[in-house]
Amino acid sequence: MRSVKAFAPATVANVSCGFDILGFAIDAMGDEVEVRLKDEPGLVVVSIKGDQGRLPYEVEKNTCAVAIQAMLDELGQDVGMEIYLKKGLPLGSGMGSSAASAVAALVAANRLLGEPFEKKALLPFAMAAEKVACGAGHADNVAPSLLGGFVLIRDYHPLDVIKLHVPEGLHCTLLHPHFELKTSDSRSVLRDNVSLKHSTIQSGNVAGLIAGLFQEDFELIGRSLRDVIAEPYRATLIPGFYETKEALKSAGALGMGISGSGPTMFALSKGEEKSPAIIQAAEQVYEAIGLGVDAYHSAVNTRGAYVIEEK
Ligand SMILES: Nc1ncnc2c1ncn2[C@@H]1O[C@H](COP(=O)(O)OP(=O)(O)O)[C@@H](O)[C@H]1O
Ligand SMILES: N[C@@H](CCOP(=O)(O)O)C(=O)O
Repeated sequence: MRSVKAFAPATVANVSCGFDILGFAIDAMGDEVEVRLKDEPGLVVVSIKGDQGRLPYEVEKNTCAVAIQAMLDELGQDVGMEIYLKKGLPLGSGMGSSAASAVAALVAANRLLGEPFEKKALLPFAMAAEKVACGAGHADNVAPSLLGGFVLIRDYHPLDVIKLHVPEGLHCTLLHPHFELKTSDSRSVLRDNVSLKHSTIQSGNVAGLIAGLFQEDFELIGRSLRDVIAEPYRATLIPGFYETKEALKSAGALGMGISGSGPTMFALSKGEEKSPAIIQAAEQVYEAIGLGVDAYHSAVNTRGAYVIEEK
């Protein structure tokens, strides 16, 4: 039986100012998916490890199967495949867990089929899986997980995805307080309308962040991590958010924000030297609140998803 195993990295979506349009991949962790061809048509999720028994096996619900099914539908083929998922990412954390599964599954299945799609062309299938996971087919986790680096979704209709420059030495620290926040729930607190004033502030910061990346201007990157659209509503769902923001700035972070829809927070720094102080500052805040916090730090992953093994 032929099989391919692929890895897809965790991601930080939004990057504060770029709600649904910006994201980057990190090296620290990700999901692994093995896909095996089988004789009979149809998809089956055979095993899921690392999820404490919480993820669905139904092919209409698991993002691995939803993504592969969307790809097979586009090809008009009814190929039989078995799916084996190893979760490396905590669920409902804001690190693109549902996206990493979908992307790893697609990269593996695409290779099994002889790569009928180039990498970027897999995106709509991964977005279909995100729609099932959280009700919105946003691409700011799946695009960086697939392609690596910093990615801009300039438009969704039609999809226009642009890889951005990643300055050497840009480092990310992730702080994950011990509770879950479903993306669907933290999308439901957002408002449908944005004022002209806020639209001006937000677009200035998106432009500033992108200019900062290309100019390798770390200070500009840091001061562009400002979000007046989602953060004010979502911060209320994350105890200690504003205290953490203050503490991380004092610890030397260039800037920080909510990773994806939270509760994980990300901080950017120049080099990894500041990471231990950033982690310590967050731990102090959460110790006072009485919540545990897991910390990870990583360079920006520029490779994206890849095949680990084929047999
Ligand atoms: N393979 C998968 N990995 C993670 N979540 C999945 C997967 N398949 C389906 N889901 C569903 O997606 C939802 C989690 O997605 P989401 O809230 O966006 O979390 P995250 O930010 O961690 O991706 C849950 O309802 C979960 O059951
Ligand atoms: N743009 C989305 C990103 C969700 O990221 P996740 O890692 O929390 O799934 C949003 O802000 O809702």
